[in-house]
Amino acid sequence: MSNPSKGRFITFEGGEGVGKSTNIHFCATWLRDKGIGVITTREPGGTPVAETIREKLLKAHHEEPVDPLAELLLMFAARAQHLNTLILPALEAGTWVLCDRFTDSTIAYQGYGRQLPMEHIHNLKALVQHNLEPDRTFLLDAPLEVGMGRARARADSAGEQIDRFETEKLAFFERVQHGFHALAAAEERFATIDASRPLTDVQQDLALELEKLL
Ligand SMILES: Nc1ncnc2c1ncn2[C@@H]1O[C@H](COP(=O)(O)OP(=O)(O)OP(=O)(O)O)[C@@H](O)[C@H]1O
Ligand SMILES: Cc1cn([C@H]2C[C@H](O)[C@@H](COP(=O)(O)O)O2)c(=O)[nH]c1=O
Repeated sequence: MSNPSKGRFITFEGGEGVGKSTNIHFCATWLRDKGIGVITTREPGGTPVAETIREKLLKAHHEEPVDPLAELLLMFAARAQHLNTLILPALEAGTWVLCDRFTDSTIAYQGYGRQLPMEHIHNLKALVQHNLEPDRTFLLDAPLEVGMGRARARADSAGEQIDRFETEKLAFFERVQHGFHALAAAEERFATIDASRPLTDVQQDLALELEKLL
């Protein structure tokens, strides 16, 4: 299951509130203006069934803590559904897929953050993805306090509650961020973008990166 087609698979990664959703919309518009067929999607989620798994994963369960292994398995259950019913058919049809988080988030959050064995994650990754990898991954990188501050301000202005992951302690997010940095250093498909700058600067860099993929 390597990326079989003309459609490009681009993922957006990073911690909470760094600007993934905002910049996926920017990139989709930029590509559509060039006449390219694009869908935007997210993980966990992206299809009706996978979105029901997302709801369970993000909701705070005060009555019963979520077991970390169950969390990992649910991430990959949602991913199998998403990949097989939305991502792969779109790529096979030549559509570009822009995805808000993918397996790098599992490595960062469940591997580095929760400290689950990497071997489990790599086995599940092989089972679900075979050898499919994103063509390009944009790591939007900002100091934790910048991302968290933006996420909190967004939740306040929308009158939303923070989700179960956002209630984790600082040490958890430090491990997650370290995980993203380690992945970006190890894999050539990553482009790291300094997301602490004004949006216009971030988007100028993204446009330059997209240009290289045309
Ligand atoms: N470079 C930037 N400068 C200032 N504000 C920004 C920047 N990028 C995004 N924002 C704002 O920060 C908030 C969080 O952005 P966004 O929702 O895109 O982040 P996200 O990474 O998708 O967040 P999450 O992981 O929590 O879903 C939004 O209110 C957005 O408008
Ligand atoms: C794909 C994926 C996601 N997560 C976590 C990371 C975030 O806290 C939430 C998703 O919400 P957001 O709106 O994208 O911030 O889920 C994870 O722990 N593992 C994963 O594989």
